[in-house]
Amino acid sequence: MANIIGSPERYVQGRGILGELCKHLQNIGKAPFILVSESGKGRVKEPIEKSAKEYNTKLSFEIFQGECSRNEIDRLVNVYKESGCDVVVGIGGGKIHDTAKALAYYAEAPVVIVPTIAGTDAPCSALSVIYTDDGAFEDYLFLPKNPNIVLVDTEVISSAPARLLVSGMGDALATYFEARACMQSNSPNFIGGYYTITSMAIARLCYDTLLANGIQALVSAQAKVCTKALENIVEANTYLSGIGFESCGIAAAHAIHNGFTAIHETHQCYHGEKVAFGTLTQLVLENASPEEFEEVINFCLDVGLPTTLEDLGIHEIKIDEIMKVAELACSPNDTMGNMPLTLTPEIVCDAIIATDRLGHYFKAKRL
Ligand SMILES: NC(=O)c1ccc[n+]([C@@H]2O[C@H](COP(=O)([O-])OP(=O)(O)OC[C@H]3O[C@@H](n4cnc5c(N)ncnc54)[C@H](O)[C@@H]3O)[C@@H](O)[C@H]2O)c1
Ligand SMILES: [Zn+2]
Repeated sequence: MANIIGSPERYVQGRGILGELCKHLQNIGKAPFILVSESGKGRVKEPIEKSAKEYNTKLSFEIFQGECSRNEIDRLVNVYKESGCDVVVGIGGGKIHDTAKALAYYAEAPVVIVPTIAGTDAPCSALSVIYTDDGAFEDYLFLPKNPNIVLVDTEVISSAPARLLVSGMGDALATYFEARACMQSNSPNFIGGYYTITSMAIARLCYDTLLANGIQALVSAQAKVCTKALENIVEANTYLSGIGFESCGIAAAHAIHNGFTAIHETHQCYHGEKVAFGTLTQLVLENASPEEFEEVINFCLDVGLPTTLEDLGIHEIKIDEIMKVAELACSPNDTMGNMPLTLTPEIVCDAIIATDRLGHYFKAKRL
């Protein structure tokens, strides 16, 4: 199997860059089909309309119905085909990114992704996560190509809720550790190959950027101001984590996240929040050095990522429920098998409980 790195054709990031959307569209389409939520439309309409005027571009807005489901994708393919548009533009959070990528694939159109939060590493990947209309995970849709352009306006993101930026940091926190596990176990990445030294360096840079800029980015987001630290975290959450996970692969942290989705109490948590706890559990499974574990858990505590089961909404720990999480995490179609260790649900269950205790221990040390 070859070493393969995937990436969007172009990644554009900057303050106020939304006002240049139509300039960046010039080479790929003249009539954008803009998929956006009702509230998102209110946030982005003005700069986009200004840019459309400047570049003589006809805009068509379509309101996203809320879930990246087969029904929603089919509905959008029909609307797109009737619209006379020639490029899909998805503006919003991870669910809109995934829907826009799937729509573009079925409609055989180019696609531009415009995140308005840096809450996941979904924008850059050649992957859509498909759900039922009710929001239950259905399957992964692997796409033949990454988006043509990912365009990120850091001013828009700095005025979004800080918790979503922190959640993005949780998703990005897993990237290096899961990449390292895949490298050690010789597991394939998402694009049918193995890591390259570039993708591994990107994964490491992702982690180093979180440590260097995470706290400053959090306070910037709380103050709704755009600083260099916040811009670096936006790039880490969106680009470094996106290339890192897709081109290196994922392992225990995301498998444990997927297990937690079966526990109703955790539904109040965002994707990256659960992934952060999964990362700590992965380190427990690996028996990582005390220095490394402390560095990661202190980062979580500094920025407010979950370190205990209580933080995930589980107030009463029931061993049979944690065992259910562990069993799901170890299912053959998930990525626990990418760990360089032989793991059983019993071992994973114990590691989750141990992570929770360590979370309490490190929290108590701060009092
Ligand atoms: N395809 C991939 O590679 C990949 C990777 C990671 C996650 N995912 C998927 O991403 C999805 C989760 O994404 P998410 O956490 O972004 O959820 P989401 O798309 O539901 O967005 C979260 C919330 O943020 C709101 N929002 C967006 N921009 C905002 C702004 N500027 N200000 C205020 N609110 C704003 C949205 O309206 C929504 O309520 C899941 O479906 C997950 O499976 C996909
Ligand atoms: Zn993730």
